[in-house]
Amino acid sequence: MAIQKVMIVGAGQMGSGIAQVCAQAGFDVKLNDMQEEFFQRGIGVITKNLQRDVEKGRKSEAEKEEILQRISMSLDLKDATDADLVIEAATENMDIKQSIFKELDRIAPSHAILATNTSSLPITEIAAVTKRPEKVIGMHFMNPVPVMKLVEIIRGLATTDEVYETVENMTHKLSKTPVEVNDFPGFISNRILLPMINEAIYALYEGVASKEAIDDVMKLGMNHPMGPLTLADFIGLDTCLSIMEILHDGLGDSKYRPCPLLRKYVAAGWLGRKTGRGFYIYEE
Ligand SMILES: CC(=O)CC(=O)SCCNC(=O)CCNC(=O)[C@H](O)C(C)(C)COP(=O)(O)OP(=O)(O)OC[C@H]1O[C@@H](n2cnc3c(N)ncnc32)[C@H](O)[C@@H]1OP(=O)(O)O
Ligand SMILES: NC(=O)C1=CN([C@@H]2O[C@H](COP(=O)(O)OP(=O)(O)OC[C@H]3O[C@@H](n4cnc5c(N)ncnc54)[C@H](OP(=O)(O)O)[C@@H]3O)[C@@H](O)[C@H]2O)C=CC1
Repeated sequence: MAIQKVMIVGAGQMGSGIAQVCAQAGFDVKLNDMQEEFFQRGIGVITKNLQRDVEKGRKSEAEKEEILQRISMSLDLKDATDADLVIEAATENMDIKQSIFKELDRIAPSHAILATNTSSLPITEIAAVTKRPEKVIGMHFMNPVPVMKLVEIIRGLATTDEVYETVENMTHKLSKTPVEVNDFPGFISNRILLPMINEAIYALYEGVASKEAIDDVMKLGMNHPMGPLTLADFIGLDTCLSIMEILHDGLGDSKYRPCPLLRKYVAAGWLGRKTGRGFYIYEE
């Protein structure tokens, strides 16, 4: 199936990055969020990224404008009536995602593929609220989307080979590398990454070392580009907590219990970079 029109639901850090790479690859993109200010925030980040490319001589001013022209605003899921592919990147919460998928299933044309960028929620459970579970799939991009090469592609129980292959081809067109993974909580990426981050938070909680020392050990000792606490702030502490809860509930092993300090930070609204404060303080 040829994909031309793509709709992205959620204009946060992931949705805006996905919209950018789709528009760069020549697709028509509708970027949906609930209010205009969220769309404007997303398009602002995309514009800043493209401007950096222009300044570094990687794109011309005309190319930047062409890419921006391909992205239009949507404030209503009804705009999915002509989509070939919808990629949902709204908040990591099953109720929110299921209600979006129910609505999209009613609105999107019958040939449309409904993909989710969920970090950890079961694809099969999201697919189950639609009448087209064979066309529902996980398309898990990494943050920051314009930079990171991987897209984890997750089949739900009913996903067909044809849908898998269409999404795999699309991923290549976005200049990304697809890796196929089965539908288990956290898939591969977050089943391995998040327990490491959670353990780093426990080390801080237990006073084993300062946050800077924990990050330095992993950066200088293991060559990680960011220390785990910096990375947690970058991902978003709300998202980190949701993923740990899904691993804990879904796999039923106490080794996945979220650190109480992570819960406390999220309860305080210290969600990391996106709110200006997490383990570290950020000034824009
Ligand atoms: C939670 C989930 O479900 C899954 C996930 O996504 S987990 C998170 C996965 N991501 C990671 O682990 C990221 C780890 N961090 C890194 O790889 C690096 O720190 C980084 C790529 C983010 C930044 O790299 P850096 O070398 O420290 O900084 P910097 O030199 O400023 O940036 C490198 C390049 O990335 C670009 N870049 C950095 N941040 C960017 C952003 N937020 N958006 C777009 N581009 C960005 C820069 O423009 C720069 O590009 P050029 O070299 O082509 O000019
Ligand atoms: N952060 C990361 O590193 C990664 C995250 N992901 C996944 O991507 C998804 C998005 O995460 P991220 O971009 O970080 O989160 P953000 O909080 O940055 O963005 C989520 C966006 O979705 C919007 N939203 C919420 N509900 C709806 C709705 N019903 N319809 C349309 N938009 C809605 C939010 O609006 P509002 O602000 O009003 O709530 C917000 O703008 C999550 O599933 C997450 O697990 C995947 C890979 C990496």
